[in-house]
Amino acid sequence: MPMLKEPSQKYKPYTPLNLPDRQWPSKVATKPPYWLSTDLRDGNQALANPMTVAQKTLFFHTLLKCGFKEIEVAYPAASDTDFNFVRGLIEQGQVPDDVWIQVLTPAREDLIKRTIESVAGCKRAIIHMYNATSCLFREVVFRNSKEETVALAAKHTKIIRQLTEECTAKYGTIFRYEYSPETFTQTEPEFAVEVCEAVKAAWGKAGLGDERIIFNLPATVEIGPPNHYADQVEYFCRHISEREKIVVSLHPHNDRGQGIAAAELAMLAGADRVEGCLFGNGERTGNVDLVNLALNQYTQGISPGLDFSDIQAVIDVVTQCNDLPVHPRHPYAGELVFTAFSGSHQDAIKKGFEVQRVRHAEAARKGEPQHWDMPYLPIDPADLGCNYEAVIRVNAQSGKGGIAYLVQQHLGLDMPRKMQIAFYSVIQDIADREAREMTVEDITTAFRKTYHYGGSTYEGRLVLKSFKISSEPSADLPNGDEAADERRQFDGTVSVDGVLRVIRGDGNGPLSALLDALRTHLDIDLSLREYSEHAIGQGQDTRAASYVELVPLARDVKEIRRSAESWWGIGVDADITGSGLRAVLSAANSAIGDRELPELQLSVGFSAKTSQADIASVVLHELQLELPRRLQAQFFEVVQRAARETAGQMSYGALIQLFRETYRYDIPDTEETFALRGFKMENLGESGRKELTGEFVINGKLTRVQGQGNGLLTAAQAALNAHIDGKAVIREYAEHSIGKGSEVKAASYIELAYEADGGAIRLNAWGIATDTDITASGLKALLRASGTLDKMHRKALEQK
Ligand SMILES: CC(=O)SCCNC(=O)CCNC(=O)[C@H](O)C(C)(C)COP(=O)(O)OP(=O)(O)OC[C@H]1O[C@@H](n2cnc3c(N)ncnc32)[C@H](O)[C@@H]1OP(=O)(O)O
Ligand SMILES: CC(C)C(=O)C(=O)O
Repeated sequence: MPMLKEPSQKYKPYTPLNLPDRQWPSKVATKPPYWLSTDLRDGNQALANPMTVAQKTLFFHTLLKCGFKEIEVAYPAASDTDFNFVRGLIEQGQVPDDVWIQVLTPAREDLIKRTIESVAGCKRAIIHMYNATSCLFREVVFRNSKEETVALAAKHTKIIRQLTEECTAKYGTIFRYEYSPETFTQTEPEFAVEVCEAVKAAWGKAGLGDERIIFNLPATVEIGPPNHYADQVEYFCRHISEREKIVVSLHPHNDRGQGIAAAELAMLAGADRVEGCLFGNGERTGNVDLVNLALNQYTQGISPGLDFSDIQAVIDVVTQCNDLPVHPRHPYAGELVFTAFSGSHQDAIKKGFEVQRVRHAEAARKGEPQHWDMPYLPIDPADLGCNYEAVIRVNAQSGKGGIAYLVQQHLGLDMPRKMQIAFYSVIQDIADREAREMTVEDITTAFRKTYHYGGSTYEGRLVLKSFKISSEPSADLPNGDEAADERRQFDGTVSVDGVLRVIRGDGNGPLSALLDALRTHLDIDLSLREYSEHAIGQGQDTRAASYVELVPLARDVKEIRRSAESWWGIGVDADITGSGLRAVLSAANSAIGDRELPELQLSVGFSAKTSQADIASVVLHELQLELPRRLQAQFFEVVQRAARETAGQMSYGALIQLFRETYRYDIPDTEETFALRGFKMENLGESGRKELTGEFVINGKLTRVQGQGNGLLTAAQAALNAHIDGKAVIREYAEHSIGKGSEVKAASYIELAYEADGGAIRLNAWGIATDTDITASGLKALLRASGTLDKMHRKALEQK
């Protein structure tokens, strides 16, 4: 059947009350009402499968946790389940002393008796009686006149008075009385007042405080707009006598979807109390939603006296007991209500959080309140135990702001604006292609893949293993040139397609030095266009995050600016230089794509073009040794001398052999004239100084040694100096680990400067050693360097 063209032929408009001097429109809410939850009665009676005792008990305790002090627990005369549930609560002492349990009964003597029996022995109880008072109900349901309707209510009120007094005498239960003129909103306003006056007179003992009688004015069916309900409530409040002895209560239903508005306006109109259900369960379209009402007040700065700080726990219990879901868009509680999918909302929320953070810090500093003022978010999700994760969700409707917000929340990275735009298009492509929502996981994974960020799974073809930045004046610049001081050298070990390579470069700063190294060794030609950084975390755990934008190698700033092509990179490190270098490699990885890179030529001989870094790369590749820069230089000279003798030809095998022999690397201790046999180290008091005692082979003889120093190596050095002719000092020391896990060992490099014969003999030598113990590897390197010096000294003496 189609909808009517003329609905007026079927539906009569509601006739509003004429209340021209209404006061409520200019009132403002300043305090919460008394709350009564009728979930266990009105909510329960509306369920296809009413709750079991176990479910009701769980629900009851959830209501207590939320802070309800008045709870309508049942219609006890309706069923044994309801009656026994109430008895159980009382007999098992589950009702706290400050909580009123309320029970509903119709105006029927047998059912009233059973109802009062159900609460006998309880500390505090409210007996709630109702009969419908509207014309329709009088005529159709009760077939009663107005007088008979009044008489029914008054008569049964008297019965309740008598039975409750008997019960108090016997069990000490404190009673209050609530009367509902059911269908109040459809009842003639003056008649509703008349019935309630009769009930008040029949009760005969309405007083102040807890002795007030409760008149509950239900919108049993919501048939009019909320302002009309407010008018009716204001009319009632103004016409009922002894207003101070009355609690005016509301019981809105939601048939027109205006239950919340009706309750809020009727509270302005003078009501003191609201009955409703959590998340709006109840007959037909439900009772007014108490969570919604309470949180509306909360967001106006009024403490509602109810606690929903773990709203999900409440939702879980309510949905489980009612077997009804909470709609995803339900105010405050739906799973989507703190979620923004659209780009402009996300952008505004992200900006809102940023600005608010600053504003709150300033307010905290001044000791002022930190007000919540956020675009699109009327309440702080955290106040309801929700985190911000759900706030921004990403699909094809989303923008850069939301995506950047999620990256910031989940990876702690605050991308610069232009990088946000670049990453946005990455996500847009995926979201469009896959036509689905992008989860946080999707976004963070895409971020890691795009920028080769976050551990070995996402590593690119170029990975920084170790580096040293030095600021020795560049050889290319004349001494005294100021620019010489500003130049930086990058020396690093980089894994290139899984092969470790030593690369070196020179620039105005560490990043340009690395770019130079990439250009020199790997033919990767890039220039830096943008750089920014920020700290992540606080205190000892602070790390640095750096962001770079690289463009194809450009001649000047203009060309850099104009470049249409660019690649972004991100690096995080404990050290700001490290994070910047990593960011450069991150962007360089994107720039090279799968282009072939020049390989380290392991089979080609030494040539004039071979550089220190190439030699160091071979040593690194073959022996996993990351030679310090000065040692690279020294060995390079050794190689050059040797290559001269072989007309520039030297195989890589010969190169490694030369290295082993030069530094006596990997040669067993037994063949050594200087070697470590054992050692012990002690701290000397609180000074931090160390004492080393040990057994060293010195000049081929096992010797007991002892020495002190600021560190272990200086103590060992002192111990050794006592047994050799001249004096050696440690000029440079470096160490690194080789391998991983249980296979890991330490590599140590020591350069000793030696002086003998009153300065007539001055020598330098490196010692290299590895050991599973870092201290032992340091001592062995020291003794190796000493052994080399000893030989050099003898040779020098022979030459004299
Ligand atoms: C708006 C509300 O939500 S009010 C609460 C509604 N909740 C419930 O009804 C749930 C519990 N109810 C029940 O279990 C049952 O209805 C009972 C036990 C109360 C009564 O059951 P029954 O005696 O079988 O009567 P029935 O359910 O048919 O109720 C209708 C009768 O009660 C009368 N009645 C309805 N409301 C009231 C009332 N508030 N006071 C007195 N009588 C009433 C009707 O006029 C009708 O009387 P009639 O049989 O003389 O015509
Ligand atoms: C019993 C009354 C208060 C009721 O539930 C209603 O009118 O909806």
